[in-house]
Parts: sequence; structure tokens; C-alpha cells
Amino acid sequence: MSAPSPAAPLLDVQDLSVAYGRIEALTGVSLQVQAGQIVTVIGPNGAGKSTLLGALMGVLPARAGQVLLDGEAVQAAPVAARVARGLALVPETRALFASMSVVDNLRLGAYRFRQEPAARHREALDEVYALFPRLQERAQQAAATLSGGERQMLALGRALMGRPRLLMLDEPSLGLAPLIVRDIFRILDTLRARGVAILLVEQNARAALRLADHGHVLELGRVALAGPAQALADDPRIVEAYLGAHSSHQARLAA
Ligand SMILES: Nc1ncnc2c1ncn2[C@@H]1O[C@H](COP(=O)(O)OP(=O)(O)OP(=O)(O)O)[C@@H](O)[C@H]1O
Repeated sequence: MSAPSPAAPLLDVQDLSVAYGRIEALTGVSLQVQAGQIVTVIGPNGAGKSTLLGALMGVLPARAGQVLLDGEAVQAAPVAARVARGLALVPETRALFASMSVVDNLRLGAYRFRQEPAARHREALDEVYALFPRLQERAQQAAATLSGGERQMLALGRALMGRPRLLMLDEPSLGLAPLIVRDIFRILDTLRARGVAILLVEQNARAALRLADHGHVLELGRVALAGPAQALADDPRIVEAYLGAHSSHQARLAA
């Protein structure tokens, strides 16, 4: 992994606005991710978190603003060009090929390296299996037969087969038991230590802020608060709205 450039962050989002027809889902969103950092975006349902990731990946057009990768504007670039520059997205739906085996789903993640020798593919697969031994045990099983936690591992493993520099995750904890969430977040920590930058969209604010270096609170398509993750976790407004046992969003989530 190359050293972080002091001049340009890996990802620099400047005043990004995205709309669905006349509905503006994101308004003037700015954030940065440096190499080797975990940055989280938390916020309630409908705040625009998935829209943000879709726009960064290039599946949704930006209405205004800039997306810079290593200082270079990519907001008009197609998805494939962003993938080639090291972006990967694990969508909320996981988007697995249900009838295909675990190992074939993983191989698809390395599609952009299809010209590389088989030995390199084996190496990449072994790296994923070392992180997720469960996937190796179930290599020949159809993805449809996996548990929710295993599906999330497979979605993450498939993204890693593309050797991303910036991994974007849309609510990886969704629907998973706390122990599985802990395992997944521990792996994100390991990936950061290996130099992979992560943009983590989460409704599980507590777990996300514990893991991340920086955080952004998205509300109604705007960044309402941003700062070091620890400072946000200690901010009474965040505690009240997102972290307290009886916080308004927690209460809404539990309803
Ligand atoms: N395809 C679409 N067409 C019209 N409006 C949309 C579309 N997708 C999302 N929206 C609207 O854009 C806003 C942001 O949605 P988005 O899915 O990005 O929020 P989110 O923070 O990811 O929510 P959640 O946590 O529920 O996934 C919402 O008001 C939503 O209704």
C-alpha cells in the first residue's frame, strides 16, 4: 500500500448534491477519507447514506459538487473506471449470486484481474479464506444456503478479491446478531491495519463510532455534525439522538 499523500486525500467529496428527480436526497455533502482510515457516516433511515455511496461508486449521477480520488475529479467517470482506481462497494443487499457457489462468487470479485496468472488468484482467495475460514469450509455451497452473517462475510470477501484501496460498506451490521457484528467489525479493523481505507455507512452508531477514526452524522441529506469519532461518541447531542438507551432514533429503530 502506498504512503498517504499529504497533498491529496484518497477520497475528497466536495459539496456533493444528488437528486431523484425533484427530490434532493443529498445537499452539499463534504467529507474526506485518508489512506488507512475508517470514516463512518451515521444517520437515521432515509438520511441519504445509501445515496451517498451510490453517487461515490458512480451508479447515481451527482447533481452538483465534486468527487476526487487522489486529487483527481471522477464524478463524471463510469463505475468501471472507479473500480479500476480502487473503489469497491458492499451494498446493503449484499448482491450475491444466490445459485452460485461461495468460491464462484469470490472469483467474480477478481474479474478485473482476469488476465493475471491462476497462482495470483489462488493467493487472493487464500487471503480471503484466512480472514473468513467459514467461507473456505463452505466454498462449494450455494450462496443462497448461507446464514446472514456468512452472506455478509461473502459480500465483504468478494469485494476484497478486487483488492480495493477504499472499501465502502452499506450497513454491514444490518440484521446480524451482535457477536457476528463484532467479528465483522474486527475484520474491518484488521483491514485498516493493512492500509485499506474504509467508508462505513451504519445505523449502528455505537459500534461504528467505536471503530472509526472520523464520523459524519447525516440528517435529511446534509452533514449535521462531523469530527473525530471519539468526540462524536462523547457529544451529548449524539448520545441523546443515537447512543442513549432511550434515544429517539434507537426508539424508532426498536419500534
Ligand atoms: N430511487 C429513488 N427514487 C426516489 N427517491 C429515492 C430513491 N432512493 C432513495 N430515495 C429517497 O432518497 C432519500 C435518501 O434515501 P437513502 O436510501 O439514501 O437513505 P439511507 O440513509 O440510506 O436510508 P436507510 O438507512 O433506510 O437505508 C430518502 O428520502 C429516499 O426516500
